[in-house]
Amino acid sequence: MKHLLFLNKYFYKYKWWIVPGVFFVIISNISGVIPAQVIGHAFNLITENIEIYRLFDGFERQQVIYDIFSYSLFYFGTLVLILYLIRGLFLFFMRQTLILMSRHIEFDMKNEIYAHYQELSLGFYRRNNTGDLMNRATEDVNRVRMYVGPAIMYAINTLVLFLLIVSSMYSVNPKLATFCLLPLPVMVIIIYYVNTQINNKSEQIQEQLSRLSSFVQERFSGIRVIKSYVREDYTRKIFAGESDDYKSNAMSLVRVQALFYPTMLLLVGLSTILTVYVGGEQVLEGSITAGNIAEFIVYVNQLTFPVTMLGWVTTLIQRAAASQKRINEFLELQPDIRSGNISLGELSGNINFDKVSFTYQDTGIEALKDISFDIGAGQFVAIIGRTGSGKSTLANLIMRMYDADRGQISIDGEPLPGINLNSFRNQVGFVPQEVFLFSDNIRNNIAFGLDKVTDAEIETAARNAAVYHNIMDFELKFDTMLGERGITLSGGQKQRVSIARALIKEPKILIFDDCLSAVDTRTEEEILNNLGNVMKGKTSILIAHRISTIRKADKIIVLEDGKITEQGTHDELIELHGIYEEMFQNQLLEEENKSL
Ligand SMILES: Nc1ncnc2c1ncn2[C@@H]1O[C@H](COP(=O)(O)OP(=O)(O)OP(=O)(O)O)[C@@H](O)[C@H]1O
Repeated sequence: MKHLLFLNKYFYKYKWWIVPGVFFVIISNISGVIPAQVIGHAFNLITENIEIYRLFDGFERQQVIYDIFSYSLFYFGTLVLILYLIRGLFLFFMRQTLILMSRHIEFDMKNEIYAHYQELSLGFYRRNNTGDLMNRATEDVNRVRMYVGPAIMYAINTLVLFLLIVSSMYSVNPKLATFCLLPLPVMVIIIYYVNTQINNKSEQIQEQLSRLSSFVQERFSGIRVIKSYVREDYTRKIFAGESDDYKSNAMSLVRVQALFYPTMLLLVGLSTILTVYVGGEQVLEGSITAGNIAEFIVYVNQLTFPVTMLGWVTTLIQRAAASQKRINEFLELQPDIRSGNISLGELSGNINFDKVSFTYQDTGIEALKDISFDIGAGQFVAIIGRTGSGKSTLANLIMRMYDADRGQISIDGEPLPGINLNSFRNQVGFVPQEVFLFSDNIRNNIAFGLDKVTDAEIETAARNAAVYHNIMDFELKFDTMLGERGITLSGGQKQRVSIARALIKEPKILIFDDCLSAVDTRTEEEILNNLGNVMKGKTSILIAHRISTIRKADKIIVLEDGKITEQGTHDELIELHGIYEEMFQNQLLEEENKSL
């Protein structure tokens, strides 16, 4: 329950919603309790006046008594109506304050969680799956909202109503009040028990539902594979099996719910019978009037709903506490990567690795071992190596997606951890190996890294990335939508749009992480030529597999199993007769074989 203390800051922020809210609850309940007393009076009026009316049977005054009698009943009726209208009005205000407050808190929480998620580093996203992140920001927040809104509202409502009704009951007749309230504790226990059952079953159903939706989502994303392997029947059977489990659980929930309400009505009926029986005895003794019995019956009925709510409220609070615990787990996490304070201004583009080592925490794989190299401002440097040799890791360390475990990376002579992260990343153009394009149009995808961009700039970036003509072939040109709602680009086109996104920033350092792999050699040549112009005097780092891509580099770094084995120009490395030369010979052979 202590996890819910986190919400106190919000309650404090919205105190001016809570105070009037509680006031409205009190007023609405007072106007809900008084009608019971009015009904009691009206009942007494009927029983007493009927006697008098009969006494005047055959006299002219009987009509006058009838008129007074009907006028009084009309008066009581109008009073009850007005009181219920006031109750309705204040119930409206109550919801307008307390439930609205819960929506404000929900909004604030979602923003706080989203902003915090964005601050957390890449490692966090590797450790936790997206579904879990989304659940905590949506489903869990929703459960907490049910606590800050409905649960609190109904709890206050029940408490106020209970106090008002119980004090009214005891002020009329303590014995009758005690008998009337006798079934209540039983009712609370049953409600709590049944609610826990309902809650557990609902949780199971919810879990099954999310399993079912993930199943459907995954199968539809992979529909191509399913169709090509003719596995439609097989997947349909799995789906039917999962759906069947869901159906049986849902049905068992309906059974519990179906039993719940009749039981409640039985207990309310029991309370009413007790009221009439014990009340009747009291009337005979002369300690209460018949009107009081009517008043008590209204009270008992008024208490039923709030008491039923009590069980529900308890479940809501338990659920909210569990959800808030999950939310807090992430909110309490501190980002591994924190920005430094040094602002370098415009970068020159010198990069230095000094005995850098890096191990992935989750797998324990040492991806880089004691790496040292220098990249001078304005140099074109290539990194090559077998798959898994640590090339992407190296690029990620330059981008400061992770921090080195040992050694030091410096940019323009300043250790990277001390540098202001935003100003640094703003000057680096990074094209990751796994291209990611947003479900938006091509224009916005290219312009993503900048706040203001002109059409001319977008066009130039697209031309430099050699994707301009492809885009112009689409009917909607740069307005063509990508992603689920739009067209599907080919692998090579995606890579080039992603390159255009980096180039438009006019970066001082450009990093291409194997992002020309799906591009044919002629287009690759075109992009490299364009890069030569765009990146003149600026630092470019190109991670590649094909030696033809990097031959002209000022420096080539060869990585092998996380270590630098060779570095130098193409010619120097060929002279070494090492791994690089071996790779070069192999690739030449492949080319020759292809041309045969
Ligand atoms: N996020 C990660 N968590 C754990 N281990 C990782 C992670 N990313 C990479 N590795 C491991 O680190 C090593 C280096 O991977 P890296 O991606 O840097 O290689 P690479 O040279 O870029 O490979 P490729 O050419 O196939 O892209 C590999 O053994 C890989 O399994």
